[in-house]
Amino acid sequence: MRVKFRGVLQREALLVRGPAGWGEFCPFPEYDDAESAPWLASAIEAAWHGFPEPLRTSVPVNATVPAVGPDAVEGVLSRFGAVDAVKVKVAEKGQDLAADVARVAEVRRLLPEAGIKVDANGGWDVGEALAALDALARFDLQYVEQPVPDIAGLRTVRFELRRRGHRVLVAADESVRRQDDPLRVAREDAADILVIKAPPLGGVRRALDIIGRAGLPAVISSALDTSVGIRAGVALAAALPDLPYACGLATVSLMAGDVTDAPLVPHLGRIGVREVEVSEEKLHRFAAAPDRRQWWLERLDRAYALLADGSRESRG
Ligand SMILES: O=C(O)CCC(=O)C1=CC=C[C@@H](O)[C@@H]1C(=O)O
Ligand SMILES: [Mg+2]
Repeated sequence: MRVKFRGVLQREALLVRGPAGWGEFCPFPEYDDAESAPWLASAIEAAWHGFPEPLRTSVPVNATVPAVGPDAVEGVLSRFGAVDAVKVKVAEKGQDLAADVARVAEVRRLLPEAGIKVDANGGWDVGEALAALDALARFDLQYVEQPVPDIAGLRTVRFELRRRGHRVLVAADESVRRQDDPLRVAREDAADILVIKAPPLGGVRRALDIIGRAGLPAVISSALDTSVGIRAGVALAAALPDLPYACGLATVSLMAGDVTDAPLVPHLGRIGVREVEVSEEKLHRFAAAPDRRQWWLERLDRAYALLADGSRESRG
């Protein structure tokens, strides 16, 4: 990474090659095997089955601003080129509301017309979320992503924001992708928008099915993957009948390296739907140390065993 994101400066991924192309298996290192298994299903879909037919040739994307100080905002934004939507990280551990307000204010100053959303990654409680959204209201936010960690809290924040007359919508991210039941948020009326990442939901087709059943607008976002994984997110966004918001798929711009000579980065706020050519030279240059490679291969084996058990069970 060029700057810290999710508290990390280094991202690891395992790439697999199959008859349909490359797939990416990149659950975050702290995820256990059960949580990692759908990420492998997503990699297998990409590499063995390919993607459903796209309904558009490119998808709109937002710039993503990590929890940096206001002085660093312009530099971060410059890596995304011209965009008309920005997602700003807020509620970072060890920072206060004043830091969030200063960061969002700087984005608004630089891009007076942009659609701005904030992502708290569940870092607030209900009272903190409402206080923060009162303070951020003057920046005319589109939506707040995962203001609080739990579904009941999301619902309370959503209803209270409306009662206070705020226009900002509530989006659920972790409450969809880290829940046993990704449809609970929709059933409980706890969000206006779903933020959807293909890998934790088991791939593009499964994500399309969940979005269809949820009946809420979806924003497709990255898992901080290389261009190979981003390709799956682009395929998902391109296959959705409705795509009302810019997607969080421009995160390769936050990275110092990639596995292709032609990264899936935005041009004029959009990423084109196209295949990703993996560079052997880059694979070699960014190859993990032997002990990390072994750790990932063992993780792959365990995730695969869980998927195989699951499909044996569902066949009865
Ligand atoms: O949505 C975006 O603009 C970029 C992607 C992004 O923010 C994330 C990617 C991967 C892990 C997450 O912590 C984070 C998110 O919470 O949405
Ligand atoms: Mg999020």
